[in-house]
Amino acid sequence: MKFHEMKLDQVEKALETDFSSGLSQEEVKKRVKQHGLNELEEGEKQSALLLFFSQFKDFMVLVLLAATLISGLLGEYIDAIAIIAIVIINGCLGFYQERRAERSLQALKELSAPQVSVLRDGQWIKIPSKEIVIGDVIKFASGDRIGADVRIIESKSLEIEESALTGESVPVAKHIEPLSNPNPGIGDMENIAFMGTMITRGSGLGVVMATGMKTAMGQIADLLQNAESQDTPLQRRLEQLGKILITVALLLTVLVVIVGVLQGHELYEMFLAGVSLAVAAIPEGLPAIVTVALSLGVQKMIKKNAIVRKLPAVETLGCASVICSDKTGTMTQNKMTVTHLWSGGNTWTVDGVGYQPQGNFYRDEQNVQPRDEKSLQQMLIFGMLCNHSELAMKDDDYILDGDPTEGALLVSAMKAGFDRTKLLEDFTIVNEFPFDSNRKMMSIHVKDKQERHFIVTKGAPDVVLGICESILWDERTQYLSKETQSKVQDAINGLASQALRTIAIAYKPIPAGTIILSDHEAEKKLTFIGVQGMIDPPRPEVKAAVKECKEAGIKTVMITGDHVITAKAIASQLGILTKKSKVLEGKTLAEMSVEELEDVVEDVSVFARVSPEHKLKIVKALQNRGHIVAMTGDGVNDAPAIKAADIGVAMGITGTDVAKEASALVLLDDNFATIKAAIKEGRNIYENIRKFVRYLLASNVGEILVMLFAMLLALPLPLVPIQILWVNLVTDGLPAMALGLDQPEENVMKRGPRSPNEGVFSRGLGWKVVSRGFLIGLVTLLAFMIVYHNDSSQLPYAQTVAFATLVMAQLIHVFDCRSERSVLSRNPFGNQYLVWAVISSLLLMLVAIYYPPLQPIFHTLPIAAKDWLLILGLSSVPTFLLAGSFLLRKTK
Ligand SMILES: Nc1ncnc2c1ncn2[C@@H]1O[C@H](COP(=O)(O)OP(=O)(O)OP(=O)(O)O)[C@@H](O)[C@H]1O
Ligand SMILES: [Ca+2]
Repeated sequence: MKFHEMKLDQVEKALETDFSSGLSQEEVKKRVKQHGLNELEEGEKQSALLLFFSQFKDFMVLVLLAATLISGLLGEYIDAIAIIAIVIINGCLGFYQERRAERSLQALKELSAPQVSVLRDGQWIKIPSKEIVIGDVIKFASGDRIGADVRIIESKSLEIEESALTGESVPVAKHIEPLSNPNPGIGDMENIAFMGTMITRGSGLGVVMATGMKTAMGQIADLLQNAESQDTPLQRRLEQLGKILITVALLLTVLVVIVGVLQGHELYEMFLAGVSLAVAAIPEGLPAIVTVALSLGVQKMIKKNAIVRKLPAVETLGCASVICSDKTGTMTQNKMTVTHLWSGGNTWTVDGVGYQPQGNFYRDEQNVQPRDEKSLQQMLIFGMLCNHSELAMKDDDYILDGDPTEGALLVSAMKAGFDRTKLLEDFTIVNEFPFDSNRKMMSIHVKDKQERHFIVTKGAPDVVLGICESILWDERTQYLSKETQSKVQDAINGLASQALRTIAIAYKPIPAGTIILSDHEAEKKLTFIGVQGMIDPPRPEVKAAVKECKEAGIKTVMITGDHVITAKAIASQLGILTKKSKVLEGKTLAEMSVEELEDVVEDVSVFARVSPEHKLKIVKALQNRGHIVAMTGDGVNDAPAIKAADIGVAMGITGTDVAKEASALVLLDDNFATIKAAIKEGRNIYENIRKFVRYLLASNVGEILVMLFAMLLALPLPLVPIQILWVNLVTDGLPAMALGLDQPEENVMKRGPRSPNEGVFSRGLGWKVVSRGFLIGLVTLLAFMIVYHNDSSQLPYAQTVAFATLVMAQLIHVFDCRSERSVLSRNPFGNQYLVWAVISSLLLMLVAIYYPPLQPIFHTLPIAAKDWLLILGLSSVPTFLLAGSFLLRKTK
């Protein structure tokens, strides 16, 4: 017999598990050994060896190796060996960096891998989905993606969308009864939930019957999606730029070689110089360094609780001009405490701290016994029954497991001395219609000991009021007149204007034996009992974050399912709602077209009582106005908006798998301030990439120009090929990487977002590259000429001086690259990575000059002290000349 044909007790036996306590840890260990981890085999990963060799497959490196071979054949063994050594050192550096980048991206994937609630040793715990074993009892709810193939053992309005397996996108209702058909198709297995399928509604429990490659998903290996390309726009732009630069560099190199030969240099000498120069001039490694910088940035973001799921988002973050954020839990703490209760014209207050279930009730500031107040008592009991949250003790502190809104209702009832376990002796829950953000309510069907049946509904008061036809007033059920309705409405608004979140309780008796199948049928013609109002304090850091965003040209928009007045009150406290901005209600939003919304959207900073579906409209309207939109969400219905946003943001704690899958960024702490931190980091990463692009390109321009000028002036080669290679492949690299790790300038969050269409060379970068590069070339040539002019018999000495000047000029210039403004505007030693990188590069240069065994290889001679003055003087010119001009401009 197969699992879908078995009754539940048979399934339990067959899988050797226990539905009430799950598997034990020892048993789990055994089963992992037996069946392996719950993983689908992925395609081949690139091996380390392959990655290592790929460092050498660059076209220019191959040319270089060919050139080496030629020089080797011509008997220039030392050159040949040295060049190969340099190429290998360069390859190792590249290998190390890329491998690190790859590892961190891999780790990232694991961090955002789905977690599953599983019952082990009688406790519900969260584990990564790959640790599930056969026989595990797992819990799932709307928005989860199922982690293995399971036989369903409990279903509350459970519906699952199985398009990943069947292609059918209409959700299938699932139940626990055995099927009679021994061989149903996948789409007909109504008591099985398959790996990779998604819960669209309800919740349930299941027992794992297959894992990993044994699951239905594992058997259709084709379905495993290939990872989409993760190149960022900047990476693509740099790749294009690289192609242009290659052409330009090659042309210039050919020019240098031709002029050199015409001026009487030997062809062989010019050939090797030309190849070295080409290697030097072409920023082939740039895209790789960019990847490394992006992955380092991603790691920094993780430390700030933001996980980037799509690499291009790192860049887009820097362009964000609007953040649309949920209120509850993102801007507020999601630690709710009931403080006010209202029923039939009476208002009670409760005191107490957090989730501690102790507190007193007051009416008109008089202490009262809640058990003497009938309607209050009713509201508390029903609030406790319509509730899934659990309160537990941990280290003398109460912690809540479940929805905080329900937690508040649980605690308010406990303060009145009610106990759920005891209540459940008197009441039996027959059926449940779970909460969803569209209906904004949930209901249960209960019966008491006398076999009286009720529907109890709790939800947003304005919505619940709309489906009530009577109300409990003065302990009697009365017709809900227009007049009474407006009294209730006033009471609700009164609570909401104190920034309280409100939940209404209503009920209706139903005849015993009625079976109510749909929420629609249950949630009508109810009797309104009352409202509980709870505080949900804003997160302390949000106000400052909103302000910082404003200064950075980023608008914050609150989108909430909560009541308009509550939303308004909190938005004003946080500085989101100002005198100029407006509030738009979900009802109005629903009737507007995207075009109509576009006309007003710039002025709206709070959307209240909205359904998740409306979020998409908001994203579209903002995008049509030219905004780059970050949009948060957590539920299944949020996924389309998250996907459509330029930066989709999902909640790490409360977010569903579906929302996370759609997102580009996951907030580990569900905190609005984390979005701000990520944007800041995103801006910084982009600026840092600009910094080293600027540094490397200016260096290259300098190198080409010094050779070109020398050839045009009929001078000997100012740099020996091996020196050019040493500069480019070794001493340049470390400072460039360190720039990638630079701290943000103080003004990153004081200026507007950058345009996403901005080119690599915008904002003066092109000019900076050319001007600094030109000057670096010029001073290197000058140093060479001055020394060569003094004693033209000592060509290698003049070349050594030129080599030192070039390196020094670059190592000074690297500090200039830290700022958009001037080298003088920042503390040059602020970036300690850079300080160490510059020191190492300096040592690498000194070793090449002063270490006797290396001197013949690098064609160097020890430089005399007096010439260092010349070198230092000249090499600081490119940076300080222009810094000086900047100062002049500023003082004018
Ligand atoms: N567990 C629940 N049971 C019954 N009603 C609920 C529950 N949770 C929320 N509500 C009601 O439904 C309304 C909408 O909830 P929803 O989850 O869509 O948004 P929210 O939590 O208020 O705010 P946000 O959209 O900022 O997260 C709430 O304002 C509340 O009145
Ligand atoms: Ca170079």
